Amino acid sequence: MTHDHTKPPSPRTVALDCLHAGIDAAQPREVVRRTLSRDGSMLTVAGETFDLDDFSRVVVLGGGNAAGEMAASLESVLGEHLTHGIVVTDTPAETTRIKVRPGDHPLPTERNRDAARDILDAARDADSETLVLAAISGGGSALLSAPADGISLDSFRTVTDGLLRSGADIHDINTVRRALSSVKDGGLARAAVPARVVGLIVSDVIGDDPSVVASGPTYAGQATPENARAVLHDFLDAIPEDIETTLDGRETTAAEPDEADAFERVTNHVIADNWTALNAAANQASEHGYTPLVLSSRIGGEASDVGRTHAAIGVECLATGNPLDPPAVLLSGGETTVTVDGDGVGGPNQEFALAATREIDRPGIVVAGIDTDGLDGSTDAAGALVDYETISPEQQAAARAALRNHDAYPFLDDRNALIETGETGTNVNDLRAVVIGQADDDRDERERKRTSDGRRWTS
Ligand SMILES: O=C(O)[C@H](O)CO
Repeated sequence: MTHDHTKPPSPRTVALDCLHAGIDAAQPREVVRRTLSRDGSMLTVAGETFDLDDFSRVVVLGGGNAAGEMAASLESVLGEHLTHGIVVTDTPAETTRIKVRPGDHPLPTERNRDAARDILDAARDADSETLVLAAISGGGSALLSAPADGISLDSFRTVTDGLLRSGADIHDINTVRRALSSVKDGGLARAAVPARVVGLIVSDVIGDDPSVVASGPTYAGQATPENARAVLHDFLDAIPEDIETTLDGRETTAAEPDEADAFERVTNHVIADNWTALNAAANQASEHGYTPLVLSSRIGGEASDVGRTHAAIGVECLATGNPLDPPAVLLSGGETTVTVDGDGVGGPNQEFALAATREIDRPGIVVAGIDTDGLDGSTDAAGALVDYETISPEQQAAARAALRNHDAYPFLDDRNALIETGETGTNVNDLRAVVIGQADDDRDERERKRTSDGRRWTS
């Protein structure tokens, strides 16, 4: 990125640079480089140290959007100590010893299921002298799909699709997925026992709960049929019979006492999360001469509400200098949802941006949001970037209709407002930037007065 340093870059440039900096910092190669190192046979993993000579085999298993790139990076760190591995991902990567199996996202497919079964078989093959490094990332719930005995892939897919469209958040969705799968809820680690298992987690969930990221393949015992049933009844009109029957027939899938002992040889490390992207974006903003403020990494809720709120805070900054004097960049992360009805095309970050246009009542503000995996909703766009120019006053009614019909993609595409990154090979949740350019000297006098008793207004 080269810029003319005589004047600060435009809000548009700053927004895009911040978002790209966030994605770059969360790239698995970067993350593995920062958190894993090897000196001879001594491997350090996020503070834990292993002598690889103590193990007869070192195996990499896992799944998720970032699992391919994680596998490639682990291969180069482990060198000749690596025995073999299998991961499943929708973002292929070049590897030599680890098989990277192609899979689909966000819905489970036959090839996902077949890869998950092979990964479970490889885990069962491990013994007490095996070190299993589990590469786990967002997207893993769909990619590592091994429905539990008695549940068909079709039913698992139907329920996943229904929940994804229902507005349920990822904690609720994965409460169901954990209870219906033999690889989730610690299933991968359980299969590898008595091996030493180290979960390396790139988190795309708010709060980084390891039982929620990819539904916790290496994190034991959070699933209960009661909780799963409650979510299904809350969000779906109909539940496939084989799923009802399987849940009814189960007491609980939580770890048995002897399993709890086995999990003593399992540790989990979150090696990247939403803050990885937020911090990099904030640094990028500072480098451009804009003051950064991270609002929160935990913002969820309906995407269009979040879009309007973010834009309103940006307008406040420009109008009154609160909570920050421009030039400034407000950043946030987390994961918004869309309660879909109809068959429009779009995604949460596109709805976030489109709804923001309703509040942007003046030039100088850019609002942008992306899913860091590069695929927002079920579209090929990462998200969208909007400003005052994106929608003319005459187009407001059409914009409202696009929002109402959850059809943001074509509307934003027609206005060149989509951000396209392609699949990024990582996933640390959503990243949003509200960029507020330098305030004009002729800022509205009435608004100055309105804030004249505020603590931040000094002119
Ligand atoms: O795969 C999943 O479950 C989601 O991406 C959250 O990690």
